[in-house]
Amino acid sequence: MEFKSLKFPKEFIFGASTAAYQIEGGAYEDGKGLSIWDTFCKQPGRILNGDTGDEACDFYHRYKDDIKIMKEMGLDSFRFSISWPRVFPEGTGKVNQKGLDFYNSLVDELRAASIEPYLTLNHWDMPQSLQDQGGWLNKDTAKHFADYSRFMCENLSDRVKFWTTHNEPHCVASAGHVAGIFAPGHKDIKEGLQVTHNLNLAHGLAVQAMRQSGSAGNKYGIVLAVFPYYPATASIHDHRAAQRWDGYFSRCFLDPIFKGSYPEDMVEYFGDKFPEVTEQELSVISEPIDMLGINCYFRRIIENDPKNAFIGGREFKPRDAAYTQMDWPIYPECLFEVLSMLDKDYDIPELYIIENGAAFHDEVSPDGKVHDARRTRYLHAHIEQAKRAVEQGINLKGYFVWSFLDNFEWALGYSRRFGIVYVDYPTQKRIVKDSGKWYSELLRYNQSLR
Ligand SMILES: OC[C@@H]1[C@@H](O)[C@H](O)[C@@H](O)c2nc(CNc3ccccc3)cn21
Repeated sequence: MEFKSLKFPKEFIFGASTAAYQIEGGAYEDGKGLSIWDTFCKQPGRILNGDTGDEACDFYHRYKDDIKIMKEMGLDSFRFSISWPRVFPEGTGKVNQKGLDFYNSLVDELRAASIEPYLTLNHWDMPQSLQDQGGWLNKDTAKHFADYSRFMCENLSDRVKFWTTHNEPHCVASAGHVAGIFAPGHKDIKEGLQVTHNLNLAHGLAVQAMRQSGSAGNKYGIVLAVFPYYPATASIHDHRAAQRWDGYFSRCFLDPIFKGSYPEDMVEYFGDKFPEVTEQELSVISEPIDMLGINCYFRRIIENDPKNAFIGGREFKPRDAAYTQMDWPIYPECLFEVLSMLDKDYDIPELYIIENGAAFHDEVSPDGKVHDARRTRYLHAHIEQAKRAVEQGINLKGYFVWSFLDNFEWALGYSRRFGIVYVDYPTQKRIVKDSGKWYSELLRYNQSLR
């Protein structure tokens, strides 16, 4: 496929993203402690088909072969997360040396393959033992997270330069503590808002801790899901609903981190459910960061819905749009619009698209290949929007596709495939999909211009 319209600056990096609980497996192996997702998956009815991350893609054992695929594909960078309980089985205290050995080896193998590691410290799999002490509702957990982050930085930052604290903290707070569809499965608005604040605090404490101990030149940041929010109609009620969704899901993280204060409209809207916040805590949360990772897959069209007790709205699904298997509307301009908003409204040194991709029903054809043309079209259209942002002078430094491998899709188990590499779970065989081959050609084209 012609790539001239997808020519990027030579320092622009292309990667692929994953997360520990979704790919590693080895959930009970080599001294790893329980995570809240290990526990959650065992609760009947929580996960479609009763799926768990017990084995997942068996990346814990197969990472060397997977890195060979990454190298053949030409990835510049690989984003992964650390399973906190694999290194600290109790969340604090005694280190599981085999857990640390795994991540040291993973990083060594990536660097040997000239692939830049891009690390996330919390992609939702909190140690169960800390959950037993209140989890993110307990502010002590923020301190434990900072200690864990410092430790990982001390051990890996000679080879890992990109460090992000949380992946999508809003998901932990809202899906995990308000909607109850993610671990730990709580349903309490006030709790969800307190967790929102405590996650922001944990982020700031971790950045401060890593900055004290990490190598010079490290870049610290966070990964947030940021979408364009549209009102379903011109009605003021839908406009206000869309503003509330943007207010909570985006600005209750962006504003304290980059502006040192929570959005006033959100503090007002949530009233006495909003947590107590001190100036000292806001000072910690707004510890300057070097980069912001963005997860953006689609735009969210919101209509007013007073029955939604949390945020007073619901997603509207226009009939004239095309949808992925997640029932997410396909709207490639979402990347350009989000990047433009961030560039206009915030002072962010560097931006990375850390997750963008699509789930479609994939199957292995009789020729043994996976002809996922829809995913290739999705990636092409969205990467074009990333290019558009770069051409506008927005400081976008990289694009990572979600995901490198088909993997465990949280409450939907293995029913959704996002990978550019197909995983046949019964055999753990990998098949590079047509979209993976296309992505590789794109990377090779850009590398040839460097
Ligand atoms: O669902 C695909 C991925 C998921 O596997 C990753 O672990 C997670 O980081 C992730 N975030 C999004 C986008 N976030 C989102 C938030 C609210 C509603 C819908 C999507 C998609 N994904």
